[in-house]
Order: sequence, then structure tokens, then C-alpha cells
Amino acid sequence: MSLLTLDRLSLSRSSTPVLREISLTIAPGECVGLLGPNGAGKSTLMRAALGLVQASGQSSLARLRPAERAAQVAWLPQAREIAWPVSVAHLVSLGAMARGRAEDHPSVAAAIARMGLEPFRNRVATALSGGEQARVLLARALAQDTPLLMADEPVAGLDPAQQIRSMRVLRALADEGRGVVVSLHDLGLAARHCTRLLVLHQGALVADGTPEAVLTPELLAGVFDIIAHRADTPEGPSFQPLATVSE
Ligand SMILES: Nc1ncnc2c1ncn2[C@@H]1O[C@H](COP(=O)(O)OP(=O)(O)OP(=O)(O)O)[C@@H](O)[C@H]1O
Repeated sequence: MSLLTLDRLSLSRSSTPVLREISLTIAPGECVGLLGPNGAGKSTLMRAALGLVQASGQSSLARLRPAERAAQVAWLPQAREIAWPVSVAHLVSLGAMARGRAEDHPSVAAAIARMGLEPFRNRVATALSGGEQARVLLARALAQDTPLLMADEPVAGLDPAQQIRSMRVLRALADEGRGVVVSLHDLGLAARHCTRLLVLHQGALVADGTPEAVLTPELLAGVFDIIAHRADTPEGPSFQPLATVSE
């Protein structure tokens, strides 16, 4: 069974290829980290997979009607904008309502609890800090309670503890049998929490496998242009970038 199937997804901007024939499938139980340098095409790949931007090739999600897609996949974009001064509880409930469920559906309380937001539930969402708002928006996506969650840099701007907590939440979803696709820049977080890593480089999928198989010194140099110190800890590997290769 596949939660997402892409077949030769390609897209160009101003005659420059941004996605080059990306084919892959995402299965239940996978927490897939999407890695790549700035501009590699991570956001574009997720948006094209969701049908939010036009691309050639096929995506199993892009051809769904909006209501079907809302029941299949929750999407957390990179831009974190909370426009209305509503309560945290109400904002999270919009996730449930996106798929036609009631504001008090159990998925809403579960999402608030999962993201540790009970102390904030009656606060005005626009008055929260940037990192707190990021957790609220992830909670809204969780409240949609879908088989697949796609999140674009959900831990950017979170403090280290909240990054770990958020990654644990995403991994737990996968361990429960859902699928997760999450773009990240922290190689250690990706290695420790994801079951599988995809690496994009200049719009091409250049690696797809376990963190151990993917995050080699050669790949870090060739794709990310870094020499990194790897430390193996009881929690898993961490990577400390030390120098660039090219200059
Ligand atoms: N509308 C557009 N017009 C021109 N170029 C675009 C457009 N949208 C995206 N691009 C280019 O496509 C490439 C991929 O962008 P994308 O946002 O997918 O990268 P990313 O891997 O998510 O990067 P980051 O890590 O910086 O978020 C970039 O070079 C970007 O400049």
C-alpha cells in the first residue's frame, strides 16, 4: 500500500529545471526526511506532490478532489502565518474541520496534548511567540488526523528541546502506521528520528535509503558542500558541520 506515489514529477521555472523526473512511493510506517541544500527543490517537490503547483508527470495526491485530499494528507507549509486572533484551541480545531469534522472532535484534544499546548489552549494564537505558533500550526495539521502528513521545515526556529519533541511526535505517527514526509536542515535530527532519507540536489533525487546508508562523508561533501564531524551517541548520530569543501 502506498500513501503517495510520484512518477517522473518534473517542473521548470524560467526554463531552469527545479524538479527532474522524481519517482518515489511513501508507505505507511515511514518517517521520511527530505534533505537538500537551499534551493534544492524540497518545498517545490512537496507542493507539486500535493497538486499545489503544476508539474509534469504523476502524483497520486494531485489528482484527488480537495475533500478527498484533505482526508488523505495534512500539509504544513514553510510560511507560518496566523492571520486571525483566535484561540489556540480554535485554530487547532480548524485541522479537524478541514476534513468536515466537528470542532470538538477528539483529534483536536489529542493534537493539543501531543504538542504540549494545554497551557496555551485559551491564549490568542497571534500573541504567541514564533516557536509557540509553529507548534500550534503543527498541532493543527495533526488534528486533521490523516494517513499522511507532509511538513516543510516544521522544526525551524524551535528551541532544541522542542525540536526533539516535535521530531518524536512525527516519528510516533509513523510508528502508529501513518506516513510522514518532513523537510529538514538538521542532519542529526533527520538521522536520529527518520526511518528513511531522501536527498534532493539541484532538483534531482540523488539518494534514497536509511540514514546510515545515505549520510556518508561523500554525500555530505558532494551535495551539501560540507565536511562534518560525526559523533555516534546512545541517541544516534549527530553531525557537526566544520568546514565547506569548495572554499
Ligand atoms: N516561482 C519561481 N520562479 C523562479 N524560481 C523559482 C520559483 N519557485 C521556486 N523557484 C526556484 O526553485 C528552486 C527550488 O526552490 P525550493 O523552494 O523548492 O527549494 P528548497 O529546497 O525548499 O529550499 P530551502 O531549503 O531554501 O527552503 C530554487 O532555486 C528557487 O529559487
